[in-house]
Amino acid sequence: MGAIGAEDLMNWEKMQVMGNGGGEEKILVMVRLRPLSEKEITRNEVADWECINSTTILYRNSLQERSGLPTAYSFDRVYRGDCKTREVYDEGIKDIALSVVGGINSTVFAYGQTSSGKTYTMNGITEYTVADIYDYIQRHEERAFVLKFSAMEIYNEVVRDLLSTDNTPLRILDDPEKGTIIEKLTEETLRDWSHLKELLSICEAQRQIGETSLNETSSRSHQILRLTIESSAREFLGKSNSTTLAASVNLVDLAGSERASQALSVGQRLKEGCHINRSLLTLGTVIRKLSKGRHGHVNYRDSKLTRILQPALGGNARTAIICTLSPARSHVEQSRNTLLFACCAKEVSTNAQVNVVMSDKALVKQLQKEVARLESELRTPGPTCDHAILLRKKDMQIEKLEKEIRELKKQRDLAHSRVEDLLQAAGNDKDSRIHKENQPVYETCRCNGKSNPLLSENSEDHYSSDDISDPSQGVEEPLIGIEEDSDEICKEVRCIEMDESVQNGTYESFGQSVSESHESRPTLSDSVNGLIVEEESLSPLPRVVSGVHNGYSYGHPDVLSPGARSTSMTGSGSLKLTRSRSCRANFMAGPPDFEMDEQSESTPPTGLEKDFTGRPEGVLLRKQWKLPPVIYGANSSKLSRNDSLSSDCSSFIDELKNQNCTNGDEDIPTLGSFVAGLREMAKLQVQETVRQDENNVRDVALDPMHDWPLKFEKLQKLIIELWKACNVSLVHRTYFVLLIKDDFADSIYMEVEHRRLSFLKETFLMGKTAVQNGHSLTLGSSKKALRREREMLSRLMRKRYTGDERNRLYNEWGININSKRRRSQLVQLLWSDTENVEHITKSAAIVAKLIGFSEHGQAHKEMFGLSFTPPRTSRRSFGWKNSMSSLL
Ligand SMILES: Nc1ncnc2c1ncn2[C@@H]1O[C@H](COP(=O)(O)OP(=O)(O)OP(=O)(O)O)[C@@H](O)[C@H]1O
Repeated sequence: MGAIGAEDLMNWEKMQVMGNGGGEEKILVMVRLRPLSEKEITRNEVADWECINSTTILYRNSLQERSGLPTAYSFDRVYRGDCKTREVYDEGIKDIALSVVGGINSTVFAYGQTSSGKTYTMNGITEYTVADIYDYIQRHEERAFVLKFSAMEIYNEVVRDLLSTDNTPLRILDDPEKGTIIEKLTEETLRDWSHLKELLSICEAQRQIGETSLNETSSRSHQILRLTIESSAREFLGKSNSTTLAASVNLVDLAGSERASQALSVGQRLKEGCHINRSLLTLGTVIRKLSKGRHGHVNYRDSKLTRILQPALGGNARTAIICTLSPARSHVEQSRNTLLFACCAKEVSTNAQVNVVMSDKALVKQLQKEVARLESELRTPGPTCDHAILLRKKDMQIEKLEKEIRELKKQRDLAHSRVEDLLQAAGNDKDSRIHKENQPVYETCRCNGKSNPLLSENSEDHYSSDDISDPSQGVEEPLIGIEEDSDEICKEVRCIEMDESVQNGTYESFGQSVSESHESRPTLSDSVNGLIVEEESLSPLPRVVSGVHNGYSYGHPDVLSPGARSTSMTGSGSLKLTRSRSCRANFMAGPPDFEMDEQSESTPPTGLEKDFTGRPEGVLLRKQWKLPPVIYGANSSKLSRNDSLSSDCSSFIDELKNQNCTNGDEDIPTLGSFVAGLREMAKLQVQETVRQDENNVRDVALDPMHDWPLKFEKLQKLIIELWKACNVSLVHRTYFVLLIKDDFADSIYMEVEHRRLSFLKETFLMGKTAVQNGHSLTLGSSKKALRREREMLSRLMRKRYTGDERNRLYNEWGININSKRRRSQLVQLLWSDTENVEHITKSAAIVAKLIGFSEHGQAHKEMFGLSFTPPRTSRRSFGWKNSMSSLL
């Protein structure tokens, strides 16, 4: 009888104190070769197997060697026929079996063909295990132990209680808390070692009764002896805060595997036989499956044995398998099958945990202790704490704080721009009065649909008697769009005054004009026309540019790229502008009194363009987002009116209003909201650009206009792809395409759209949520919104196109005109091919038609304050606009 060494005890105690132990480990696989039996010797059997070292067993019979079959097999340990069971136990089994005293489940089972030595081995293992457990108990008087014993036999999928005379089969149940349990299984509390012996003899007697009744089929039943140990510290015994360790060790003597091997080799046929040992067959399958990794379903439930042993097979237990072999040549096939099983088993891992049973109070106490420990670790990170964990926590805190900082900066920037607007409004009014007295000025007045860019010597002339507020009285609101609340119907818009030097034909780069005329530095902000930021009131902006565009919150941590900086700056840099003025217009109230006259098309309204030499030809021959010359049921009368800026202005304004109003019935995103978002973003970018300029980081020698055509083409491609990737509204895409041209002056919008989308895509990729009008937006929700929008557009097909027009469209888009869902098929195709610019432009044309958006690129832009530069003297036709005019 073995005794537990002091070292072992320390290890087990450590496991208890630390509350760990076990963990993931491979099943321990040992092979035990028995000597030739008397019978075999009499039959002149030859021993063909030999253990050549402590881990390898070799098949010696070279005559019978068949190619393809291995001759050497290696395992954790192999034992020759003359070794003692004690050795087998001490060298591996003991460690696993005695894990049970540390609260870790364990299982030891013997596998092999009949008469290979399973029972011989397991008898010894059981004896040594129980003896060591008793020894351990005696050495640990400070702990109270409860030792229980049960025994069962499985034959032909019937589970019998070996401690009971009742032959009624036991049922296996799934308990939500305890897992798989065996109903009504007798569990005897052991008093002492002699009591166990007594119980074992009862088991043996029951087994023999069964054997008789089973008619020599004993080797075909599995016996499972189970010892369960519960232990708790004696001083806490019975108290509410006591903690108990509870675990079982299963000692399993399996049925002879020869039947199973037949089943494995013959397969389905054997299942039809009357002596199928389903448990052993399933055990083989489960082990094979587990040996290939824990992927997919493992069929534990296919047999009683695997159900009972499930924790031991890849679950919460430490497991050892002793495979027993007969060395006789006549059993070579069986032996090879056993070794095959052993090979699979050694690939299987289990994950044993300490099983702690705690009272609620003890649990709460332990959790409180854990919280306190973590808190103190955080406060005073000492050498004992886990630095990696601590670092992770700190990183998370930093990340959270950075996020908060970003959010606050965003809010601060918005507040700044608001204040700047207000300050500028006050300043402008004052300036304009002074300026007016001294000299006539040329102005481009943007009156948001109320007024046209015009040349005037007296800005007061722009205010009609219907104006709600007087500019001289101060505060102006930034122009947002047409569809504002009634309170905000009266909008103020910016006027840009041109410096005389520009009028006189001085064409300076922005950088030069800034450096030479510091007093007129607000010109850049003025030049963005409606995105005005008073230079004087600009505070240093954070390097993180963030804002809200169309409800999407965005931010980009980088400083603007040199390209972006120079682009936006030079976009206005072709003009030297002086202080802006503000004017007010009540474009909703009163009759529209401005004229979209031909002058605006053909003559410079500011006096600037007459001297503006224009861009190099190479730049003017820009890459275009060409729209194909297709007409989808266009209303020609409406077309001609809209296409000409010299046509009836009041109709134009009405129509524009209507676009935004009537859109509502189909839930179409309004042009106003689109423009507001775009402006807001561009404004922030311009602010950043101004700041960069103040820091003299701009390279004035570079003219970004030169490479703009190339850059436009690149950005256009990226934006189209990002629209698709971010499920951006088709209406938004259409507005963008129709309003934002390849004009260099629009470069800033291209830049900000690209940045916004890149940020959005990145947010989605990280599985994070963007914010839209205070509502969260995820990849999933954006997909849904896009689907809803397509449905809405599909409904509008009937409204906006006649039957003939629709049929023409179906034909063109390759859709069967008899198809039931042809409208939605068409809408699904829109914007689907990001590679094909013609497809994109056609898509935009159709969406524009569906939402009733008439194309007035420049006009819209100017009315909404999107233009960066004054209108050109000569309206060259290029880009989207020209083509679009033929579509609607
Ligand atoms: N290592 C060994 N050394 C000496 N004798 C052994 C050894 N292993 C087994 N034997 C003897 O071989 C015989 C068969 O052993 P055992 O009954 O343990 O086989 P088994 O695999 O349990 O068979 P079954 O599946 O039919 O129950 C027994 O007489 C046993 O004493």
